[in-house]
Amino acid sequence: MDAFLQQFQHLQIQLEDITSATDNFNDDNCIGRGGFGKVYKGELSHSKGRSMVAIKDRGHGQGIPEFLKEITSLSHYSHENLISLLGFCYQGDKMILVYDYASR
Ligand SMILES: Nc1ncnc2c1ncn2[C@@H]1O[C@H](COP(=O)(O)OP(=O)(O)OP(=O)(O)O)[C@@H](O)[C@H]1O
Repeated sequence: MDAFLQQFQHLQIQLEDITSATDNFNDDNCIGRGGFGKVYKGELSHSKGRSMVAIKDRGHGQGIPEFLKEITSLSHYSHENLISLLGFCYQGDKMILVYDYASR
């Protein structure tokens, strides 16, 4: 796990940044619910600058292997039709994925 986190260090986002971007996971910032937990909207700084992002709180619904797999596979792709993964947070018992915010 340490080796993994080191390899993807550039994608790591601090939990306190996510907490402040979502106003401590306030329901007012919740924009949807996926198969594994709530999705929040917020603005934060990440590997590509500062922008509006979609924050997926994986909670305990998803296993660690699936979480890591999502990071390894998505971080390899960058395509205009694919929403990019901007970062992740694996701190304490939190497993959070951060994507480009897609407005519709
Ligand atoms: N990148 C995004 N930008 C804006 N809104 C998003 C984004 N990703 C997800 N959402 C919102 O959150 C809702 C749930 O997202 P989604 O179904 O992708 O969650 P998930 O947990 O990844 O689901 P899955 O079970 O398919 O993995 C979506 O319907 C959408 O409203």
